[in-house]
Amino acid sequence: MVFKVGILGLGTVGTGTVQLLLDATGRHPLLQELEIYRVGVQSLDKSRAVDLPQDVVTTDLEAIVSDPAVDIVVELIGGIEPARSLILKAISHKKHVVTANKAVIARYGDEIFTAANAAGVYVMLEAAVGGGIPVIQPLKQSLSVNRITAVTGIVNGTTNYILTAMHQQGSDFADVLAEAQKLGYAEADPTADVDGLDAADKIAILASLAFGGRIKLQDVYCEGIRNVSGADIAYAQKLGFVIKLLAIAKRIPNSSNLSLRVHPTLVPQNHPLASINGVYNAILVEGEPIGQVMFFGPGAGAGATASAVVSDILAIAAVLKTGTNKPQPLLTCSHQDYCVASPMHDVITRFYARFLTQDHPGVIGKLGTCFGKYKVSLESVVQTGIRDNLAEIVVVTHDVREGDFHASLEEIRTLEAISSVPSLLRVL
Ligand SMILES: NC(=O)C1=CN([C@@H]2O[C@H](COP(=O)(O)OP(=O)(O)OC[C@H]3O[C@@H](n4cnc5c(N)ncnc54)[C@H](OP(=O)(O)O)[C@@H]3O)[C@@H](O)[C@H]2O)C=CC1
Ligand SMILES: N[C@@H](CC=O)C(=O)O
Ligand code: NA
Repeated sequence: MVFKVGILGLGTVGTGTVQLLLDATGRHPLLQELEIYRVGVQSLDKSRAVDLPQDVVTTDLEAIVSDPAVDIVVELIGGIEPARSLILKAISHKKHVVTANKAVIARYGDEIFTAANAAGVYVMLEAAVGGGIPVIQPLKQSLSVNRITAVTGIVNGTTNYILTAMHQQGSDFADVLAEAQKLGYAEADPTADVDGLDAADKIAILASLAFGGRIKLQDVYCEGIRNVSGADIAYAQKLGFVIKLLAIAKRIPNSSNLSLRVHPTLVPQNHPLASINGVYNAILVEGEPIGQVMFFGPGAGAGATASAVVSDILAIAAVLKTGTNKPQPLLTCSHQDYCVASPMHDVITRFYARFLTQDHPGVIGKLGTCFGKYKVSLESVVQTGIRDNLAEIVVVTHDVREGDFHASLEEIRTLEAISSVPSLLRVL
């Protein structure tokens, strides 16, 4: 049996996917039954790392998604449009779809999965989160009997590379970003990575699978790493933490609401996520009865991401081979309802805050009184240095309601002795 695959995009991931499909020996035998039928690109003049027959490569992507011969459409062009329209058109022509596009799924998953369910086709997206790391299928299948309580991930390789270099080399954000761009990790426009938007897309997808409901992307609080300074990295290290951009989806205890957020976080040095360095990703899943499981590996790159794309193609081919028309419940999306997200002011978390103050006696006492008034209990207070003739005081709180912490800060900012609050970060 031969299954015809139409691939949209021949960039980093498209090229890796074609290479894998053309090199089937020693891999799963079902790979021999996949044919690269068409590959859609933007420019026919670009030189390509893969050799494909001339009649296979085309700029007519609309023709691929509506061609009756195509069984599976693989969307690897990225961005919102024309990716979204091409996916929907493929579905309307009863094609199964594989995509690596977290941006489209996080924004239009609702529309896409509703259309796919109505058409009786599968939309698979293992590559969209954690690149080559198997995490989508494990959440859908191997962990599906668990009651998931939390998913906490380092899901953006670029920001993890930047933060790791800041820790290891003591460099500043802007210098490491320039280096990451030179090495090809960060995009020319690094906004989606650096401002946490890519991680927000990914945690929205993971939360939907883990908690069995649709997620509105605007419910995910999102804060990037632009304001993480060398001073904070140094203080974090002194206090026994590393700073990571975490994507968190957590069920609020005794409630059906979720806490959904992406922000730089002080992670205790002995936490399993603290040792995930460089461009690697890791996703820690907590549930009952499993306890903790962590998925670790390459979150991006041609080969790693292609591994996820091709395994999705294979999973669809395996079902098609059985000849059944009945949707396989472990491959489809069955969520109808939306999850409810708690507002950030109700989140319970620890905080790290750095203050620049007049170097007067009694300042720490005043800070303590103000915190106490708003039920903010302090775990540690450190005054180590003088910066710009001002005393630098760093505090780490115990768990506190975020709204209460901000109320205390508002009052602290009005104190005469307080010059500024240059940093405010959450602590895991
Ligand atoms: N790169 C990575 O490591 C990872 C990427 N992803 C996701 O995979 C997807 C692809 O990413 P990546 O391979 O890096 O992207 P690239 O930019 O390297 O490749 C995009 C490809 O799509 C083609 N393309 C773009 N727009 C159009 C259009 N309008 N019409 C026709 N063809 C078009 C381009 O054609 P041409 O070559 O002619 O310019 C190119 O071949 C994205 O959704 C990304 O988020 C997910 C995980 C990791
Ligand atoms: N830009 C992303 C690539 C994969 O999704 C990242 O840096 O992780
Ligand atoms: Na993955």
